[in-house]
Amino acid sequence: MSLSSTLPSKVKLVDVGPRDGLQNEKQMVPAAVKIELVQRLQQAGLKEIEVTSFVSPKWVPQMADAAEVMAGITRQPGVRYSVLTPNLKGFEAALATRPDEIVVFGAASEAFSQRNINCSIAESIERFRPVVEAARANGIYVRSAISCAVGCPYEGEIAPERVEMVARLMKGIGVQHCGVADTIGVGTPIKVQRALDAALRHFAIDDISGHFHDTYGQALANTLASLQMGVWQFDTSVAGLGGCPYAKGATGNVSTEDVVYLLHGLGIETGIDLDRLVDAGQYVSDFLGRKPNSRVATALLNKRQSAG
Ligand SMILES: CC(C)(COP(=O)([O-])OP(=O)([O-])OC[C@H]1O[C@@H](n2cnc3c(N)ncnc32)[C@H](O)[C@@H]1OP(=O)([O-])[O-])[C@@H](O)C(=O)NCCC(=O)NCCSC(=O)C[C@@](C)(O)CC(=O)[O-]
Repeated sequence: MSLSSTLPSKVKLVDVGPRDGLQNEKQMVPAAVKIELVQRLQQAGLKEIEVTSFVSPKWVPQMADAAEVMAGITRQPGVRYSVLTPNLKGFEAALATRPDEIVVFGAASEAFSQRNINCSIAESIERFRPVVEAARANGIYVRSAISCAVGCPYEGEIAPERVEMVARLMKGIGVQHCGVADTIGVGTPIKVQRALDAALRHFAIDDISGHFHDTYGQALANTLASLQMGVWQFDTSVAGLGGCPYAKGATGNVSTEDVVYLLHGLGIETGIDLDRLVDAGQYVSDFLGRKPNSRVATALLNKRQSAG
């Protein structure tokens, strides 16, 4: 049996560049640049964009302009805009900006939960409970992210049972979608498949996504391993931007450009125009004063340059 006959025929990518990608940048990125990035991503064909997060500006100063960014984007029909909300305060501020989706973000590691959101896993679930209720009462779809699903910067390797437990708790409070996140990019295909399997005990395959950082260069292999399980939704970040302020040493998310190239090469539909995506990545990379962190973007930009 050929590989392609066993894979999903289409894939949805959520570009998390404006949020996960930029949250860790030291230099403040003006709201106008974030808004333009969202615009370019939707012009490239992205159908879901994680725009920003409504978190404490003392914890993540780069996201302090969340409301301004949400107010500034030009919404396109068929595109969904999501935001992170760690608690009711964040949700209430987000609600006024009309997100299509919110993300509650927990962790499979106690130590990471404490460092990232200042509470235990059990406390985080109790914080999320009223957020999920309020979101669903307002017709807003609720995604979750389970950070450190294979490894943690403070606790080391994480057992799939931890992922299973957090997925069960998330499901129990009414979360609709489970994002399995390799926050520090230590996963390899079998470990990632085990983490996904653990989440699949509580969420259907259509309600699961993979979120892979590329610290050890494994993210594309992990994406392929997930596709082989039938997972068809992934978070990716244009130009490979990213890194979590509470996961030191972890590099960016897998670049959207690299994943799109992989998917198109496998004959999988994404609806994304790779050339326009590369332009979007170059736009934000120029602002940040560096080259895109994407092998595919680099190759295509070099090709353009040599073609004159
Ligand atoms: C969760 C909290 C707020 C708890 O932080 P806390 O200090 O425990 O919260 P608190 O309730 O005690 O409030 C303390 C202060 O923060 C304010 N505050 C409280 N909540 C908010 C809010 N929502 N928006 C704005 N302000 C807020 C609150 O009003 C108060 O202000 P003060 O009276 O001192 O002036 C904090 O820990 C926080 O903001 N953490 C966010 C950390 C973060 O954003 N991390 C990155 C995102 S996760 C990630 O990147 C991983 C992911 C999702 O991509 C997947 C992966 O790869 O793993």
